[in-house]
Amino acid sequence: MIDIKEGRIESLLKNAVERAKFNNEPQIISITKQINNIDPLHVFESARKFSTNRTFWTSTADDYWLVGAGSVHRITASSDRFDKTEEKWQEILGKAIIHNPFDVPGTGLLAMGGMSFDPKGSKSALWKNFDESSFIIPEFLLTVHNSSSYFTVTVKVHPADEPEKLADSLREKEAVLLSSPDYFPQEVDIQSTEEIAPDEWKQVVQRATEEIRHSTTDKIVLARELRLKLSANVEITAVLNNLISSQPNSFVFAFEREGDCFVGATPERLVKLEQDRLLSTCLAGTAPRGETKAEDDQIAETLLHDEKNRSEHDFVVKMIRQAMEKYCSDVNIPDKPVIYPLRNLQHLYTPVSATLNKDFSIFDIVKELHPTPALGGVPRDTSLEFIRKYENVDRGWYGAPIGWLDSSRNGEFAVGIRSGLIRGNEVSLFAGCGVVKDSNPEAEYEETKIKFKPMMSVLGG
Ligand SMILES: C=C(O[C@H]1C=CC=C(C(=O)O)[C@@H]1O)C(=O)O
Ligand SMILES: [Mg+2]
Repeated sequence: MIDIKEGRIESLLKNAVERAKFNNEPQIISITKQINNIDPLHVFESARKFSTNRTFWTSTADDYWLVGAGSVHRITASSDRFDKTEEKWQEILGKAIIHNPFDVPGTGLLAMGGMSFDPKGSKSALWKNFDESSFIIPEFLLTVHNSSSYFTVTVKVHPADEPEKLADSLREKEAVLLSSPDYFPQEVDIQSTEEIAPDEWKQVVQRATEEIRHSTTDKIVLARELRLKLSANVEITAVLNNLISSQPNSFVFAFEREGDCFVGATPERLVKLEQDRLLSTCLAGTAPRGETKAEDDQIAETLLHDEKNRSEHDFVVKMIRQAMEKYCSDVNIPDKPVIYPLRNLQHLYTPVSATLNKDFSIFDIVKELHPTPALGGVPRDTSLEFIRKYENVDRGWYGAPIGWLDSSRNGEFAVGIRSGLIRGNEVSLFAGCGVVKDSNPEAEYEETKIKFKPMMSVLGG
């Protein structure tokens, strides 16, 4: 263990307590150190002993991992959620003591969380633990970047706290987290599967195509739900482990709220910010993978030139380009998409890079982009109206921005698709598809069926 100097934590905590006394209010302090490498999944599993609000985040194409456990502070908001969250985050940053000698994205004081797809959408009890917007500052944070591991402890100290006692209790929890769990969970079996109203859903797709032909709406993304019951409570760590090994080019994530967990492997980056360097992704238009290399190449070639899929994709590119031009300089977007291969399907993909202007934050971009036409439609307002009126799914956090941000203008948000909500032994999976004027309900139904596969297969289906 590469520890920080003996007594150093106590002295940092002591300073924080002094400041809490002086201001007569709680003081947030975060302390980061480098540690020996440890399996992030082990940390996530160990965190179960004291936290029902864990976060897991990795990009399977990069060596980048975040695990958050416990909650020092939760930033929630409903109306005006992007601006309010940004405002509250800035207020916290302005007052916090951050002891972080490392210039590594995702170390130090961090907020991780997400939001719902549409605060005005239909609500059921399903997502009751997931606020319209909810970001947690974790008590303990593991960051793995380029094969180095960092550990951040964040505490809210109060004027009456005793630094030595605090340090002891933090060390105890740290020991629990950083020791490997005695048992690594295994997947359980699916007992029953229930597709929610597939025939009605196809009728809604049909209705959407008619709406598109007869109005100024060009694209509407429609989602449906699949409910599973398992033989025992789902082991989140096992699900994550399977997603990591089976889903290349994806963000594997888990956002837990009071034990309920939103889990998935999404290929869709919304925005990545490293100081001013911004990346985004246009991902829409879908085909299955082939059985052989030749068949796969043939399907890819057809997808690249397929008019219906290209129109689904081009709506996304157009909208993201407009958004980037508003907030960024050096916007770079290729003219034509390429193929983005996943295990079960392939997408049309156009990468976006830009430089974010100094006056704007990652939340400005998230606010501008969400929902892109890959999840909402074109125009945004009329497509959302259609979804609210006809879709009949409580999307919750499905299809919405999920991610993290740190205190040094770094952060990343993905769109929460290829995902499901796990509540004990019950799972709700969600999948959607972009409906355009020449969509065929049966084909869209089949497309959503493939989109359920990544989650189905890791749940034992
Ligand atoms: C809405 C989903 O996918 C979107 C992202 C990529 C391709 C899509 C499509 O081709 O329809 C969708 O727009 C989903 O997976 O639930
Ligand atoms: Mg599609």
